[in-house]
Amino acid sequence: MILLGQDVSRETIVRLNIYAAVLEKWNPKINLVGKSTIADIWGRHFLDSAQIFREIHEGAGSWADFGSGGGFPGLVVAILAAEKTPELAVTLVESDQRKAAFLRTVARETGIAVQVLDARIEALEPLNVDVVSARALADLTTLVGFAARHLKSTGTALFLKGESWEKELHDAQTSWSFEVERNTSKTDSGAVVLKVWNIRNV
Ligand SMILES: C[S@@+](CC[C@H](N)C(=O)[O-])C[C@H]1O[C@@H](n2cnc3c(N)ncnc32)[C@H](O)[C@@H]1O
Repeated sequence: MILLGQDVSRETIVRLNIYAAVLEKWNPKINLVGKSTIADIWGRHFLDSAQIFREIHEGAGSWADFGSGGGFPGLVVAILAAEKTPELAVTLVESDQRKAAFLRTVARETGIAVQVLDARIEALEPLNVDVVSARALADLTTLVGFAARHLKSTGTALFLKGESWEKELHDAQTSWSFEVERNTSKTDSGAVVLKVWNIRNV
């Protein structure tokens, strides 16, 4: 099956179907995603998350997703990585214990090896990873600060951002110096995937 231009195996589709079923079961209790989006888990969440997996650079060995919530984008990345780049180690950081328990449950039921850290990002020792990602977590200035602390010097951050991205980018550039590439989201024409690297204090 083709998932956003990527040919994925039947096993990956089976894993995503298990993920969708567990999400639907847990969502009324712990509000992992907006109720109105649950009918379109594939478009609003799986495809939105899968688009950033294509941005991974060759040789990347470690990826940390911040504020994963229901697992977006990090757990979808981990499921794709299990098939495409099994050497990639994925860490999900989620401070809410119940959401972290959900993430571990999906990982166990799909047979995916991910590390789930139920901690606040600010409290972690530097993770020193090749890639960080986040969706709907914080303003870009804060996210670039998290990336600066947890990325290797050669690393890349991938942030899914909504319509306020231009103002957020302008604001972030007053506190940080970095390279940036903007790509229109494949699932929402008003949103972007921001690729950020070479981060330094201004
Ligand atoms: C709005 S939700 C977004 C969840 C997911 N990334 C998505 O797009 O569906 C933000 C999540 O980040 C978590 N979070 C917020 N601040 C955090 C922090 N400082 N450290 C770790 N997790 C945090 C919250 O518990 C919540 O699950």
